[in-house]
Amino acid sequence: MDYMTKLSVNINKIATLRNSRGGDVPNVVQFAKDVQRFGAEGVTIHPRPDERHIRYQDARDLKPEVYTEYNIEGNPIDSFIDLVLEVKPTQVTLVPDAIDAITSNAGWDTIKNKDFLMDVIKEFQNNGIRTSIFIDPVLKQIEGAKATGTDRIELYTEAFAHQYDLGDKNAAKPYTKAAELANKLDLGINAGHDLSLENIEFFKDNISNLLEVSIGHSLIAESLYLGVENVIQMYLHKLK
Ligand SMILES: CC(=O)[C@@H](O)[C@H](O)COP(=O)(O)O
Ligand SMILES: NCC(=O)COP(=O)(O)O
Repeated sequence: MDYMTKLSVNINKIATLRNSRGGDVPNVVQFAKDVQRFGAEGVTIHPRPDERHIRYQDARDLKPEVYTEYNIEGNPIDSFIDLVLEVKPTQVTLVPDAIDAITSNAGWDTIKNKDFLMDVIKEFQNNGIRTSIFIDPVLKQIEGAKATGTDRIELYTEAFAHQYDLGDKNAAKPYTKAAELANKLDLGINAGHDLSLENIEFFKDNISNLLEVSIGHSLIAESLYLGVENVIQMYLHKLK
């Protein structure tokens, strides 16, 4: 049976915009409330150690307002683990980010990091937090993920998005195979990175039991493009 795929909106970019001017515009908590009101089924944040967009305090402030699925992503360094255990989101997604990465650019080596991942995952699960780990669509990494005890994996979709954009009809193939194995191993499947209005339908159609996608960068850019005409008309009207 195929499951519904939940849309979790990553609001990092809203914090980036806010931080560029100081102050509190746009307000990330209000934005999270609004995307849920508009139908989003989850809110994702990815606090980075330099807090250049979402800050640790935002993660706390969002907690009482996210009544859908609250997903916190990040590299499980000590301060991140403490934050997640304090906030207790619905789900934590572990991502092996380098400290200075502009954005996430690789999945876990689940074989090399098995013991570390097992320990961290157990701690989150013991605290009632569902776990997911960010991985490339590589079969031995999916098997490795299963061995860590994680509830879910998040397929890193940057390569798919790039190939699809180039017109590659096989762009989803490694992901389809990865999902088949994950389903066989009873691992839940999430996906994210560079998913967009252009590529999301094709991706979903090729993945069996895709439980959740988290989308930020394109969704915010698309919202700007789709909203700008309306806002310019509103300004022109006020300036008449
Ligand atoms: C894991 C992942 O793909 C996303 O969380 C993405 O990395 C967003 O993070 P940035 O907003 O910092 O690019
Ligand atoms: N987990 C992926 C995510 O939250 C958003 O990634 P992107 O859409 O900003 O590339």
